[in-house]
Parts: sequence; C-alpha cells; structure tokens
Amino acid sequence: MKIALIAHDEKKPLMKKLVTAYREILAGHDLYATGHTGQIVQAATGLPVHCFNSGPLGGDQEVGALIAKNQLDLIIFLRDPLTAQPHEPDVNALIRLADVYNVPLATNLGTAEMLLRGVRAGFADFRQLYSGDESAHQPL
Ligand SMILES: O=C(CO)COP(=O)(O)O
Repeated sequence: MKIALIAHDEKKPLMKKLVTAYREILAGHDLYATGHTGQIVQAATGLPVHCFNSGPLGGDQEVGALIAKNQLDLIIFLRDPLTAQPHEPDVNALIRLADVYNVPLATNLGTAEMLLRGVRAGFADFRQLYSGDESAHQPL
C-alpha cells in the first residue's frame, strides 16, 4: 500500500512517536510525505520515504496529485487545529480529494492508530480494487 504521512509543525513530535511505535507496520509499505515530515519519519524509522516539497511550498498539492490518480491508499495527516496555516487552501484541497477518491484519511492521533491497526489486520485490502484506477466512482 501507498501511505502518505504529513504533520503540521506542532504535531511533528507526535508524528515521530507514531511512526516509531508503528514502524513494523509502516515498513511493509511505500511511504510518501511532505518535505519536513518526511525527513523526521526517515530519521526516526530508518525507512525510505519519498519526500515531496514542504507543505507550504506545494507538498500538500503534490500529495493531492497522487490522490487524484488514485495512487495513494491511506493518509495520516496530523493537523494542528489551533494554528492558522498560510497554505490552508492547499490543506483543504487535499482533504477534499481524499473524500472524492475514498482514501482513508486520519487527521488526529486516535484515527491514525485505528487506521494503522486496520492496515495490520488487513482491513485496507479493499484499496486494491481502487489502486491505479483513475475513476473516483467505484461500485462497492
Ligand atoms: O505543512 C504541512 C502540511 O500542510 C507539512 O509540511 P512539512 O512536512 O514540509 O512541514
């Protein structure tokens, strides 16, 4: 599976803890991330991460482009709900596209843990039906 990892600055320490705790699960998948988050994930886990631009410099849009091609299967985006972001439109666009393409998206730690445990349990296997298909509208 292709998994994207993104964290706003205030949430980066939490992302570091999350990927350290779930390293074994993440190790079996292709990892993508916005620039600074990707560096943190690589340093914390030693796993290879495809790093896009930093979020404010277009990284969220690059992740969005993968979603639009149905080339992402799961997104963990630890958002900071208490700090205004200069690139809020990009953040909203990414989340919107995840809804358009039915990509599981966690925006907080609780949901992130649920999704990663779900990946381990095989609950995300349905994504194989979607993967690589650029149509957003799939029958169940
Ligand atoms: O701003 C971000 C997401 O909106 C995260 O970007 P970085 O991982 O480059 O800090």
